[in-house]
Amino acid sequence: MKFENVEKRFGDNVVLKDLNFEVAKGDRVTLIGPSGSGKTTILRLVMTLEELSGGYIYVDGEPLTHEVRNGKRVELGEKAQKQIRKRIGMVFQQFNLFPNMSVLENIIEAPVHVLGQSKEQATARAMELLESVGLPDKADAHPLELSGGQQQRVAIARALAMDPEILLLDEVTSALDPEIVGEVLGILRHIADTTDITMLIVTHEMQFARDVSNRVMMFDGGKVVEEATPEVMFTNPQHERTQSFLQAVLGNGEDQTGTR
Ligand SMILES: Nc1ncnc2c1ncn2[C@@H]1O[C@H](COP(=O)(O)OP(=O)(O)OP(=O)(O)O)[C@@H](O)[C@H]1O
Repeated sequence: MKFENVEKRFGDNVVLKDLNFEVAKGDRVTLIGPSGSGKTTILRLVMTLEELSGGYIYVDGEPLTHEVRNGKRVELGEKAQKQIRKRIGMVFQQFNLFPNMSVLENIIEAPVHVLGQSKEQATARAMELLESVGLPDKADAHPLELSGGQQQRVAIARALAMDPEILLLDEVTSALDPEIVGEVLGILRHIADTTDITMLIVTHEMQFARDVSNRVMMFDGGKVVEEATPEVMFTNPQHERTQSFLQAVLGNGEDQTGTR
């Protein structure tokens, strides 16, 4: 995945400007930075939930939404966009399950309607995934009958049911009670350990970032101000903005990085 001269504005508010970076297959990249620095916007752009104001995002060398031919902007056809989009999965802070569908229906919806799997095939895979997230007996439950942690585990299973090449994780534990954060992060760690899915992660859980990612990018003012391995970023950040951000996040006396 490649970001080339990416710009995103909301009205006069320039959130991302001239953003350039590449994410190799299998990379696990954590985005950190102060509130409002555009981390969620980056994930939403990749998911095509937001439109680019300028520049390009490429997935496997293919433009996500449009290309420029002979100096003119040409939108990708709907079919081509769908082809790319179905390779990307996202898990949101607020779960975003369909409340009127059962857990099983939530998981098989896209495999059946987007990938064209048979209901039997999709159901068999969904049951495997429910097993792997520790919820084999909840297939017929409705999301609102489940705890937040259980709903988030269903959301993870739903994303995996599409066999995504890229998984976007947006503050997936922020809406959860502290005692169940660990179980959800444990499942994501397992996915990171056992698959080669490329991950873009926005999280305040620095220990999780340290365990799972191989790269950490610090955003500020719409740009990447520093990039490093988690070991370096959390122990020896170079940029003054990174230092003050990490001090604010980690300066509560608790060691979230496992470095002290
Ligand atoms: N739909 C929208 N309409 C207008 N402004 C928006 C919209 N979405 C995001 N913004 C603005 O874009 C900026 C970046 O927001 P974004 O949510 O990407 O930041 P963030 O780094 O993820 O912050 P946080 O850590 O608080 O989630 C903010 O100034 C926000 O107000």
